[in-house]
Amino acid sequence: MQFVPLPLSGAYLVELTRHRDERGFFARTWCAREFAAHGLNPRLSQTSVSYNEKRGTLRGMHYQVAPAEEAKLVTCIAGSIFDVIVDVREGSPTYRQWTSVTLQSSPDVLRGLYVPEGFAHGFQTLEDETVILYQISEFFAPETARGIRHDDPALGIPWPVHPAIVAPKDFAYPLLAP
Ligand SMILES: Cc1cn([C@H]2C[C@H](O)[C@@H](COP(=O)(O)OP(=O)(O)O[C@H]3O[C@@H](C)C(=O)[C@@H](O)[C@H]3O)O2)c(=O)[nH]c1=O
Repeated sequence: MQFVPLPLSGAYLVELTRHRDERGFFARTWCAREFAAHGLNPRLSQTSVSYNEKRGTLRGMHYQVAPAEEAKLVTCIAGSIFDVIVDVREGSPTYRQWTSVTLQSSPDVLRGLYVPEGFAHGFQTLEDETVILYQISEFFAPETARGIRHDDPALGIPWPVHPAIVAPKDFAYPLLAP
């Protein structure tokens, strides 16, 4: 695994090492020891998957607050996504800043986005039949789940596919406080 720091402190692109042979490849998608050695949260409480039928599907922007703040590794295991995190830690020097990466599943590239605690996360699919794997430090806690609007004009995130397919509940979130 290679840990490539992103512009927002604590966030990483995790390049998964592919062991190739004539059958294809094998790659470790989580390693508590390597995470701890690089200062990432090594706790793994749950693994979840989301299947997205259509290109343009947009989920987010979601995060969890204390006492169930979560860190997670987001990996695209089929298709591809435009993946975004926003720093929602009030008082952080990068509060309200966002960054994006493209995640994809191909024989040549396999990488994950490490989303630290205190960051909202969302993505838009760039292809039909896109599958996302989450490896999450905390258990799901609906009472501490929060969200912000993916289309907050103050953030101005350039979602690439129009129109986006968005669940009504994701339109109900507030704008991020100034
Ligand atoms: C997130 C989550 C949902 N659920 C349930 C609740 C609900 O009935 C159903 C669908 O949940 P949601 O609509 O919240 O799913 P979704 O909108 O895909 O939520 C996900 O969005 C992306 C952007 C993330 O970063 C994830 O951490 C997660 O928040 O699954 C769980 O059982 N465990 C979980 O960890």
